[in-house]
Amino acid sequence: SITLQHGAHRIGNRTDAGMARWRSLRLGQFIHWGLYAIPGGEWKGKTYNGAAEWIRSWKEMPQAEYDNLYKQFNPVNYQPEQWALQAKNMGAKYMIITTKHHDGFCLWPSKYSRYTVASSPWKKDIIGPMVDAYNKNGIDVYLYFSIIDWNHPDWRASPKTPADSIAYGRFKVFVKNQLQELLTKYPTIKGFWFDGTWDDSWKNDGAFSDELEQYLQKIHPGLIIGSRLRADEKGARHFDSNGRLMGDYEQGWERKLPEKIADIHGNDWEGVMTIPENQWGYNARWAGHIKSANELIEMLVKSTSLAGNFVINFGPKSDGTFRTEEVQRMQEIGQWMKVNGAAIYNGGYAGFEKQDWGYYIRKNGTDSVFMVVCNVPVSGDLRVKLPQQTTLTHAATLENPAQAITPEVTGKNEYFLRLETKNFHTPVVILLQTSRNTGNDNGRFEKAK
Ligand SMILES: Cc1ccc([C@@H]2N[C@@H](C)[C@@H](O)[C@H]2O)cc1
Repeated sequence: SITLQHGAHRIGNRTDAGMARWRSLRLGQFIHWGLYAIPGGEWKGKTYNGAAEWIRSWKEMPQAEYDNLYKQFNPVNYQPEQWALQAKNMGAKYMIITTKHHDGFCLWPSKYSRYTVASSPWKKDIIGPMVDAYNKNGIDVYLYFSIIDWNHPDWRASPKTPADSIAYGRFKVFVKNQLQELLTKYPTIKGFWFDGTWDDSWKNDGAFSDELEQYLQKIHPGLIIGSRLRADEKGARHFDSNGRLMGDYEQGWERKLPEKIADIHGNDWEGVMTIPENQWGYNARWAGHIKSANELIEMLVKSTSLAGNFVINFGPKSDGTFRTEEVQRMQEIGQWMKVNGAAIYNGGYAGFEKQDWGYYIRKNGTDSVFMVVCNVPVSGDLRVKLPQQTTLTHAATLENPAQAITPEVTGKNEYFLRLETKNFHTPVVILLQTSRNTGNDNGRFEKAK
């Protein structure tokens, strides 16, 4: 390995209580809300085919017209308590809110910018009441912050001239000031979710991103910050030039998930997912494949089974309400989580051989392993192959009342479980009690016929 000043400063996952809490939460809610919700993917009768929150970059959108949308920002139906309650009912344990997206519009009254809610008809702080409402409902809050700021005169994607470098130097001070301001105004937040860090200006200044992260940790020890913030002095991002993760968890899983445990290289990680194929901000027209609650539940289960967190994104409308499809997803997911949340919260990698019927999730630190069945085989036989020296001592469904299951034992640490019902509408969860180093199941279950 090479010597790095601004590479990873820690090898391996964080072991403190704050990170253990993050790891136990598993299900998060992402909210993308800002001026882009006003056009909602359309402008003057034309449809923008990109992601709605990127409409400012569309050639059909005059940038000055977009930048003046703040004069229309007035979410009269914004009710943060209602937002927090519906997130709680969905079973989300943390929430990530866009304080400032790439367009530079601030949802809090920053004293370092005039391009904020304070200049809008709404006038009031959006972020504060939201943090309070979510915290009151037992939900941790993380602040999304875009380094890219298309509105700020000193932002540079790649400084070319000495004048550019001076301007960008001012911009870095502005970024540091805004982040310090956010930590001071909202001291209960648990971390930042950085984005917009792919441009040369940022990539080629690993020292600044390293110093910035340390500055933030000094103000608020224990902040949780993913791998998207930093670059090392060679311009490497997420993983430094020695392949070490920079940040507290791998933050590259955006609209995609790891397939197998080897893909996560033992790192904490988080996947963030849109319900449509690729829309983060509100888009009036949801085209393409819209994920069902069952698809989203399976992604959550898959993420948990691979020891990662899963965050589902919602894009509220400009008036502060949520579209019907998003309310429906939160309700359906919440109904499943009410019955099966025990398999998700504090869940992690089980270490069992994956089977086609679905996923194993181990309750962290225990011999309790959940089977989440997503695909019932036509045979109806759910195969369970346990590692050597591990035996199955009990099996029952998680529903209420629990349906005990007597597995068929083949004797080679292999069992077949059958469920009474075969018509499922959502994934079914079976709780397995296992024991290790016992060698045999002491005749608990009848031998295979
Ligand atoms: C190429 C690209 C740039 C930025 C993004 C932003 N990251 C997501 C979390 C959203 O904020 C999206 O606008 C997505 C794709």
